[in-house]
Amino acid sequence: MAELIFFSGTMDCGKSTLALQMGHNRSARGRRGLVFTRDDRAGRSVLSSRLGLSTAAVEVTEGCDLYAYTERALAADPEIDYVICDEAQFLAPAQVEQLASVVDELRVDVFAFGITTDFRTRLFPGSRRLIELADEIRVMQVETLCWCGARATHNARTVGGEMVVEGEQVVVGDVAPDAQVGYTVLCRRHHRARQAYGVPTPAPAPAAAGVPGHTEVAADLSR
Ligand SMILES: Nc1ncnc2c1ncn2[C@@H]1O[C@H](COP(=O)(O)OP(=O)(O)O)[C@@H](O)[C@H]1O
Ligand SMILES: Cc1cn([C@H]2C[C@H](O)[C@@H](COP(=O)(O)O)O2)c(=O)[nH]c1=O
Repeated sequence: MAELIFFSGTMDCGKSTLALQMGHNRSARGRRGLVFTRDDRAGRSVLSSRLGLSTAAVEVTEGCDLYAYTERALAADPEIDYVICDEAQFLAPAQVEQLASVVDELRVDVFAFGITTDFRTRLFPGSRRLIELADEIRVMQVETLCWCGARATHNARTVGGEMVVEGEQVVVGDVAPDAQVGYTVLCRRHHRARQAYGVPTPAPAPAAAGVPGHTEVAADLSR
């Protein structure tokens, strides 16, 4: 049975990389699908990962009907059996409903990737609708870390290096503290404290003699 799955996590946790991998693994087995995105950092009509990979994608615009688009694509190529949608937080709620119709009426799997909350810790409307409608929500496995070492659960925006909690919900950008408008990921405690930067906890002391530490194990394996 086709499913609508929402893969979510903070910025920079590997969502686009996973989207590319899922597309690659399917197309390597001759399966055919559509790739949608909206406002990727790298530009229009591209789905890009910070690891350097990218693929062509259909740019979703404000009035784009994702159900009608998929239905037309299926008429031309009945083998299409999956849809990947990156930056799904930017979809309008109606477009998420169209993706649910793609699953239920066209029986095509939809894999949506996106952040849930904005720099103010508020849900994006598209993510809210995905949480409401998805068959499954998968929290990304690769953890991002706050500067303190705790798991990062929230996204923060910096303007001129200062953390802000007011402004437009959508400003396309990257995790870059030096950018005029940039982002960073934080644990809830430091998001609430508005501390985008701090002194990281020192790394644990080296392992006691006779107990191999990380570096020593790596050295052993290379012999
Ligand atoms: N130089 C690097 N070496 C290894 N991994 C990297 C490197 N640069 C980025 N990454 C990985 O890529 C992830 C970001 O991938 P990306 O798919 O662009 O994230 P997202 O779409 O969630 O914002 C980082 O969390 C990190 O795991
Ligand atoms: C928190 C937050 C993010 N954005 C933008 C910034 C990026 O362009 C994307 C997230 O991309 P990623 O692949 O997950 O890194 O969203 C925004 O517009 N508003 C925000 O509050």
